[in-house]
Amino acid sequence: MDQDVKQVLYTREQIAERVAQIGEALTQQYASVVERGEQVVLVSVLRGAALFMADLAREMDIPVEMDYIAISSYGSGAKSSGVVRMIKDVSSDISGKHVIIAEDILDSGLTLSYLLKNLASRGPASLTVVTLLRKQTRAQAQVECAHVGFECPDEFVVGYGLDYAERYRNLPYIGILKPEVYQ
Ligand SMILES: O=P(O)(O)OC[C@H]1O[C@H](OP(=O)(O)OP(=O)(O)O)[C@H](O)[C@@H]1O
Ligand SMILES: Nc1nc2[nH]cnc2c(=O)[nH]1
Repeated sequence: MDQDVKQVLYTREQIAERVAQIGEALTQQYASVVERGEQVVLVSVLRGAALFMADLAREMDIPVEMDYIAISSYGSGAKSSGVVRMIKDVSSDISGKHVIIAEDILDSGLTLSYLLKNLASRGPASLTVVTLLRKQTRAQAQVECAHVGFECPDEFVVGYGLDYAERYRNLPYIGILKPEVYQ
């Protein structure tokens, strides 16, 4: 798989360090909520963010529920179809809980703005977005994030959960895919 990557953007070590920092910040941020006996739920946006949430949860020193939602707008290509579809809903009731959405990448913002609207309608105590990567240049929908791992260049990236046509998700680093692979 390495031969299809034009440039490594974030190494395994850099990702681990940043995820640990975000986990620590979230631990502090939600400490009082947990002390009050309220529930915190991490919601991962499948499939890309599964790896990020698994690592993030282990860097958080507070009890958290883990849940999963599946959304798709990219199909098997490198461009958003513009149509966001929910494929799988969360398994538990989120009303009254503090929801932290863990996303792998914020690109056009279509996925997260759809998700925020959808989850907000269920009455969570709070709703926060944490994204590992953010591409700012192409943002179409404004989405506020509590934490951003890395500001990412406007290139198609793969690895650490991010795929192209279901490949490359298991690369331990994040890199720019060679355009000839998807053009
Ligand atoms: O800000 P946007 O332009 O909406 O893009 C971000 C979304 O695109 C990718 O999902 P994808 O639809 O490829 O599904 P996947 O997570 O299963 O790979 C990624 O995992 C984000 O969820
Ligand atoms: N794999 C991958 N999925 C995306 N979804 C939105 N932007 C990207 C990207 O750069 N890479």
